Parts: sequence; structure tokens; C-alpha cells
Amino acid sequence: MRDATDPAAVSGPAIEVAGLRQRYGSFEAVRGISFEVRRGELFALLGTNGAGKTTTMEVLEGYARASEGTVRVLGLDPVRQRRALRPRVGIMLQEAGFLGDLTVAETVAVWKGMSADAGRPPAEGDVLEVVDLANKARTRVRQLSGGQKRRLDLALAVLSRPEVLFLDEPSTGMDPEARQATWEVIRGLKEKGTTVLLTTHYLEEAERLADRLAIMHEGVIRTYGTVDEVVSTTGDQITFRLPRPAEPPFLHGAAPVIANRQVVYTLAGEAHPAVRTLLAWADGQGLTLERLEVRRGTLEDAFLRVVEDNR
Ligand SMILES: Nc1ncnc2c1ncn2[C@@H]1O[C@H](COP(=O)(O)OP(=O)(O)OP(=O)(O)O)[C@@H](O)[C@H]1O
Repeated sequence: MRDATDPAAVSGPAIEVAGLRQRYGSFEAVRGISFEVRRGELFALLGTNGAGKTTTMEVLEGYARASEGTVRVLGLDPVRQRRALRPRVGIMLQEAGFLGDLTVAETVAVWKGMSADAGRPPAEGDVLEVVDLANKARTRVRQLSGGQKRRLDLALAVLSRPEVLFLDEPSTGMDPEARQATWEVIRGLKEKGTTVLLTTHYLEEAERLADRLAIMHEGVIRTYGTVDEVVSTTGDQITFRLPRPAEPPFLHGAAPVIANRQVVYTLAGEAHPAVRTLLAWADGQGLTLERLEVRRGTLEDAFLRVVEDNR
């Protein structure tokens, strides 16, 4: 068993998950997942509703004991070594239990006190400035909007300058401007070396922030890698409009999907050879293809494919 003084606890991955299974009674919510998050990395856990993302986070945060498998955060067991780990970790839950009667400033003060009691000096400067809530310092927490509460959550999670930060859907309920500001905060933390594990339903959030990501579906990690690696599992798309009714050919195994003379091909890989074949066919037919476009697959395509392939 490692402890905080073990060199492996200092130099190993920030988060290790090996063969994790988590059951609620007879229902298995997480079905044997493994992944690692490197130090200083931002790792996004994506997935369908009920995929097991929050369940996985709860085990890593030490709120639940794994039914099976091993998890380590900073080389420590999140349940058995909770006291050693807790001051080094920041947690932003999906629904934080604020005391609605306290003002925003009072809430921060209470958390600062708890953080100091746990032996960790709080972050310097005004965390409310960082999350753009300084003008709400005197507002009671219950009077904050949903997006403002999320920002207060984030302020509290980063208050103790954590080495590892767990963010469960950090920008849910935020307007686009607040979301951008939140991304800036998260980027800033990452630049300072904080390791971040994030769940989100906003694929753009993962695309903008994540070094690597995993897509979960029904308790299993279906795809895992950098954004580019995951996106490359989907092929390019070719779209165009036929100037008159015609029957476009199969292109390297891909069938044309035609609706109102609008044609879409989803290819297995690179578009270049298929485009050459398509243009040769169009020339032979004396057709000029209208609004011909080639587009790279997106993270959304990869996500939808994971769900389709596992229906
Ligand atoms: N305390 C519990 N008791 C029983 N089942 C639970 C419990 N918590 C979660 N589940 C079930 O476990 C599965 C995974 O839930 P979890 O909250 O981890 O999913 P998620 O990926 O975070 O979903 P979402 O994206 O919808 O937040 C779901 O089917 C859920 O209904």
C-alpha cells in the first residue's frame, strides 16, 4: 500500500482506475472500466445519460467504495486514505448543498475556514473575482441563478488550490458568456499544473479543454484517446446537391444517402480517393455537383456512432 511519502505516489499518474465495477443492488452501473489521468492533464469523461460517469466520479472522490477493481488518486485510496487525500483534491458536485441563508461572501469564508482546518492554505486573491461573482458577494445563496450557483461551486472547489480537481458538469445551466468564462478559469488552473477530471454533456467543452477523453455508454468505456484520435474513428463526410435526378454510385463501400436531391456519404476514412471517383462519375454524367463539401468527422459524430454501434 502506498502512502503520501511513497515516491510512486508523487510521480505516478494522478488518477488510476483499473477494472472498476460499481453495483447498486443487482444493477451494475459501471461494468469494468480502466483508464489513467496523467499529472497536469485535463481528462473528460463523456457519455450518454446514465452511462456511469457520476458513479465513477463518486468512487474517485471517496464518496463510495468500489464494488470491484482498484482506484487511486495521487497514489492514494480515496476511501481508506481519505484524510490524507481530501486537502489535495477539489470537488465540484452536480448539486452542492449550500446553506441558502448565507451570503456568497459568507459561504466562501466558511469554506476558507474549513480548508485551513484541513491544513491547506486557501488560494490567494479573491476567488469570486476569478469566477466573476464579486458583484454578488452580499447576495444570499438562495437568490443566485442556477448558472451563478455553478460558478460559486467552482469557486469553492478551487479555493484550496487542489492538485486534482473533479468537475461534474461544471457549465450546466450557464449562458454562453459564463460558459466561456468558466472555460478560461479551468484553462488557467490547468496551466498552473492542476489535474482535472471533468464530466460534461457539452462536446464543445471537451473539444476545447480536454487533452484526452473517454466516451462511456451503459457502464463501459467505448472509446478513449485524444480528441483527434477519437474523432478519427469516424470517417469524412461528402455532401452535395444533384442538379437533376441521378443515381450516384457507391464510393469505396459507402452508400449515398439521398433526400430531395441532397446527397450525403459517410466514409470509412479519408475523402480524397472517394472525391476523385465521385468527380469522374459526375463528369461522365455531364453533371455539375452543387455545393460540394467535404467535412471531417466531429466529436459529435464519434459520440453518436458509439451509441449507434451499441444499441
Ligand atoms: N444510488 C443509486 N441507486 C441505484 N441506481 C443508481 C444510483 N445512482 C445511480 N444509479 C443508476 O446508475 C446508472 C449510472 O448513473 P450515473 O449517475 O453514474 O450516470 P451518468 O453517466 O452520470 O448520467 P447523467 O449523464 O444522466 O448524469 C443509472 O442507470 C442510474 O439510474
